[in-house]
Amino acid sequence: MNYSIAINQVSKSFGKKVVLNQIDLTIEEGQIYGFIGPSGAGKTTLVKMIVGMDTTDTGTIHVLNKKMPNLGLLQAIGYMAQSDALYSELTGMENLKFFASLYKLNKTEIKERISYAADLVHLTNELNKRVKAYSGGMKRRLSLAIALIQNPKILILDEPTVGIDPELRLSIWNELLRLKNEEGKTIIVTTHVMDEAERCDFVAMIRDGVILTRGTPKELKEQYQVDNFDEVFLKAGRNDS
Ligand SMILES: Nc1ncnc2c1ncn2[C@@H]1O[C@H](COP(=O)(O)OP(=O)(O)OP(=O)(O)O)[C@@H](O)[C@H]1O
Repeated sequence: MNYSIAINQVSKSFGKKVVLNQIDLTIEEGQIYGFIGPSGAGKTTLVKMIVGMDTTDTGTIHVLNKKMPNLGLLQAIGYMAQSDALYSELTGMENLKFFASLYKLNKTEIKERISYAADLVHLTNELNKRVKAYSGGMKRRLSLAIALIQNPKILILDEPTVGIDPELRLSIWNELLRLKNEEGKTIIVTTHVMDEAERCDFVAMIRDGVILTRGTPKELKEQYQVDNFDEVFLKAGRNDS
């Protein structure tokens, strides 16, 4: 079977600390996959290796059947990091234009993509301001717009909705669902927000560098005999202690 993302026996340590321990995970095209787990569990480390920003110690990661890291996949993967990587002296528009220029897009596409992405995150009227004058939430929104700029097949979003108000959070999620349903995008989201985890097709609960459990939100609620996801999270943590 062809997977969008195939993670095979991946381990990673920093110094003596084992941060990920023999992770196996496959993600099919057109799925939204949520990574949840406590702070320090290893989610960001895993995500960075999927994007190709970091390398595994052992094991392999394939994205679109190509072994990572692979520079040829830059256009195919949109990544929103946990900390914003923006040019603060430039305006929002200049940031979007700069990142769009890194990809194979013609002038018309650049214009259309900037307009789409800025509109999605409700920044259209703020694009002429310098980023240093943006609030934390506005910077997150600009980072999300940048992750979408090249119309990537795969979106990897590390806590995309932190600092974003509930109304915009809902519209961003509606758009993620539309991107999945209508455009077949594959999306990975790390989150601490349990109602976001419920919107994913599959969820992997990561703790201490291992996947404690995985499945659809419904399966996990049944497995732990609870009716909301906060309780899944708490019980999964407890059962293993
Ligand atoms: N470059 C690094 N050097 C040393 N240790 C690191 C490095 N990057 C991450 N770590 C450590 O690896 C562990 C996992 O970190 P990671 O950022 O992957 O967790 P996380 O699950 O994403 O947490 P959070 O939910 O807080 O973002 C932590 O103990 C962290 O301190």
